[in-house]
Amino acid sequence: MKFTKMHGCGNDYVYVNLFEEQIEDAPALSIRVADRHFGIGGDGLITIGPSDKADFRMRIYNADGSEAEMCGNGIRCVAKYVYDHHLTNQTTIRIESGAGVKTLDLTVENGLVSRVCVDMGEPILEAEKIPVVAEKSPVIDEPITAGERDWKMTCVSMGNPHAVLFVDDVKTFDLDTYGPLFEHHKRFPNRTNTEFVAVHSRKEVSMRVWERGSAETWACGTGACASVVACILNGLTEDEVLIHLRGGDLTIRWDRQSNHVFMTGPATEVFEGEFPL
Ligand SMILES: N[C@@H](CCC[C@H](N)C(=O)O)C(=O)O
Repeated sequence: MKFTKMHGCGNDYVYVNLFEEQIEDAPALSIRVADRHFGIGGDGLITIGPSDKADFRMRIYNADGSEAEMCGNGIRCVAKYVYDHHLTNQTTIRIESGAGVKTLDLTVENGLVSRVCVDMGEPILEAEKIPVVAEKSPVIDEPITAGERDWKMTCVSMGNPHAVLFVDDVKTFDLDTYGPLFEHHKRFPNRTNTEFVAVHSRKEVSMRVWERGSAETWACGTGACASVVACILNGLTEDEVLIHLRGGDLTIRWDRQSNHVFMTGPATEVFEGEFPL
């Protein structure tokens, strides 16, 4: 099977072009290819194929084989893949995901895509749609206990579930201890992605993420969007924020007129190869 290894801010996936390749069991394949010792190495698997609703369709599988609805860093890489590999010559494209059809604007430099702006759509704040078990909806600055510690969380779905917690310092934060406790907390029936965010100013924050199904990743696009929405809902930042992730920076803007969140950032191809099925 031919594959392409790509990343957005260090959030790396194995990409397979379903116009050329066939996959029988994508969840099992994701577990195999994601393995950083015995596989290709990555945070999971993303397939690129035809769509009857948009120009292309992507599907995202986490490192544990679970299928997610959406991947913000992944969708930018899919856009780069289809343009750079001549599956389209359009610089505005529409990609179907499990969270609906997204529109993407591509920046092309020297014939290759360097940056992508994605219209990520409207954030979902209703507790039961995220889903999160809560007494009040929306869930903004609501108490939760995890690891014998009391926290305040804000919950947002960008098509996939996110819990956002504010911390003083992301670098020293004990993500390996607390990340799994939130992912498997009984208040998240579909598990959750969890973002730990430090606010530096009204325009700049840092975030580390524990992803559902993939543990710590170096960036999460949907998580960055959810984090900025949470910052704004808590009155901590303006509507456009530069967010520093472990593997790079994203600019997130919540356009309050349309209620859509826009994510802008890089997409990078690392190498191509063949993997025995
Ligand atoms: N890294 C992604 C999100 C991937 C899916 C997530 N782990 C989930 O299960 O919802 C991103 O960039 O958004």
